[in-house]
Amino acid sequence: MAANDGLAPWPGSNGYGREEDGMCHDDVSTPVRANTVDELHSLQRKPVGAAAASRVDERHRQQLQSISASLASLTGGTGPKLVNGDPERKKEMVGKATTHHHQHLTVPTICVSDSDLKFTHVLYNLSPSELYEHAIKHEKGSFITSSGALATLSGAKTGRSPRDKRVVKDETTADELWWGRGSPNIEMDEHTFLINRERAVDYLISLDKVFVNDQFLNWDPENRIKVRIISARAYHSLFMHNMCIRPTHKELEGFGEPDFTIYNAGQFPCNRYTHYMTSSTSVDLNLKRKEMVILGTQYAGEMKKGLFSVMHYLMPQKQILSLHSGCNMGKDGDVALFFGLSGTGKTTLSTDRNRILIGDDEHCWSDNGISNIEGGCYAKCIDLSQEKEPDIWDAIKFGTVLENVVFDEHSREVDYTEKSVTENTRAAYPIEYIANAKIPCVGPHPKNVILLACDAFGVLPPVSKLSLPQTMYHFISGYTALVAGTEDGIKEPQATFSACFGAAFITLHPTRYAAMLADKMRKHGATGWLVNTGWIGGSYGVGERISLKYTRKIIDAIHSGELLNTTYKTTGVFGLEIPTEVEGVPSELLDPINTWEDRDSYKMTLLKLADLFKRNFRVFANYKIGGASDLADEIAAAGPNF
Ligand SMILES: Nc1ncnc2c1ncn2[C@@H]1O[C@H](COP(=O)(O)OP(=O)(O)OP(=O)(O)O)[C@@H](O)[C@H]1O
Ligand SMILES: O=C([O-])CC(=O)C(=O)O
Ligand SMILES: [Ca+2]
Ligand SMILES: [Mn+2]
Repeated sequence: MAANDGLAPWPGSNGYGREEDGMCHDDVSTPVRANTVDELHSLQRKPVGAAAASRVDERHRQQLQSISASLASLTGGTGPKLVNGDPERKKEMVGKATTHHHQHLTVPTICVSDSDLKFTHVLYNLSPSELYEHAIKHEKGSFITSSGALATLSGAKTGRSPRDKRVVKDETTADELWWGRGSPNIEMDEHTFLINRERAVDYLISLDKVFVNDQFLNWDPENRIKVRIISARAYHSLFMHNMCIRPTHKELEGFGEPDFTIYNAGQFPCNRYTHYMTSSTSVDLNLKRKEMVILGTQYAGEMKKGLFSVMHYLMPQKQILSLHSGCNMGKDGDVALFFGLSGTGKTTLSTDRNRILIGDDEHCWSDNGISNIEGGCYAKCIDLSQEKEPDIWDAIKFGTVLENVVFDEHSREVDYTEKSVTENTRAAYPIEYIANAKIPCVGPHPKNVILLACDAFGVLPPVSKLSLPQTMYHFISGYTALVAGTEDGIKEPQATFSACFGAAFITLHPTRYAAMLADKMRKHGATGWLVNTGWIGGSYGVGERISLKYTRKIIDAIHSGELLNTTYKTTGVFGLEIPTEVEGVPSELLDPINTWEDRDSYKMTLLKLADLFKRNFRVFANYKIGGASDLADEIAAAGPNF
């Protein structure tokens, strides 16, 4: 066969491999320096030098010791035998000189049970690439989508389980925490906590391998905490890798002992014969032991929000306010907070092309300003579109965890409109995946405090300017209304009131947070706003959700200061100040009464909602907000009047 036979060279070949003699040679490059396939494979991974290796060995030994202590049985006293590294790579390593990847930790113990005899492999702070491989190899339902994200399933639970979340009531927490009606803190005793802890620990060390993440929370260096997450799934490890702050190599070397530890045994149920248990799920917080145990739910949001509860306890002790809010900053340094219950727009509206993102969900407000608690964002994906939410769309790439989405089996193209697994589809990505994120995620004191409500009754105005007492009233109320159920047919909106826009996560009485917010807003001259991202032109079923385009225009006008200097009128019942004009928004939309065809029905619905507000606020009416009783009276008077 001649070289100039007119045929194109084979793909990947330059044609030079073909020689005049008509013989076909594989190639002409130098052969690989390996005699066996195993040797060839070992060339792929960069070896650690001998000096570095002994340093690494020593560090690994210390880490294993610390992790073994974390996983210690409280009845047995000593921790499990641990090995660093992937159990599957152990075989490859045998016979190799560099065995430091498999540093052992043998706890000196007299073996009394079979579990004392075995080793558990520890996969410590793995990279996203490594976690992808573990997930794809070992976790059913893990796939790489066409944009590179890791699609995964969270199992039977696709949202949090607030009714199964318990907090240990002991000498300190009994007086300090908010207990009783309306409180998210369902009590359990220390003994029951320890039973569940033992169950989780026994489950985890019975496995061949566990994942351990050592990371930080809070970008304010003076007030950050060290967290350790021990879990059984690569999905959970990658989720927390994305959501917590990722330590640098140097920070990890000096990490030491964690301030708080999560034992996530989510695949394993709790024992329903255990006192207090009402289902097979239990999420247990022990503030004294600084530990959280998860049994019977694999929904990763439990870990993120569990740690948020911890911050809601720790930060107020230092006069720092913890907030369920998004936060962004303009080019001139003007900071805005976005409060709101789930699905009202914190993530969507804080992620803004024209502004710098500080964080989408959890923040601290200290005397130094604002700091994000997390290192990542957790965006809702239902009906996500590239056109409407380009920055979130672009963040869904390699490294991002995509929970419970549906995709094309072949192309792996995600269909974001699909709700067949759940409506609560989510993407968790590191905050750097948003192009204009502020790193470190801190900013000055806020200028605007935006309260978001998705009002499916359609009676709250798209935007109102609030007085300080009104801001406090609406902050304590924490209102939103969603539509229950996804079946066809008209459904009644369901009003939800959740104190501080996050009653599921606060640990102290709501008025404690409200008092701090009032102080800080007054001190720093922040303006409060109420923005309805829900229905206009009628309630759910008649009207429609206000377009994101208009909401963004409203938010732009708040940021720019345009809305501070415009004309206002006051609405009846709620007494809200509403602007008569906002650039880019049809003026008739600004007063809901204009958009309802049936005015009587509008008035009836308005009164119905006002009544729900009133009834919800009764519980708080007798509380003095931060000692300032004048403010307490003003706040109580800032609600609806009818
Ligand atoms: N006018 C609007 N304003 C804001 N969001 C809108 C609007 N219309 C539709 N949406 C949709 O509503 C959802 C808002 O969800 P988002 O993720 O921002 O909630 P969140 O407040 O961050 O909740 P969570 O605390 O659960 O994360 C998004 O899916 C967004 O596309
Ligand atoms: O915590 C979650 O699962 C999602 C979330 O952000 C919220 O509900 O506020
Ligand atoms: Ca969010
Ligand atoms: Mn949230």
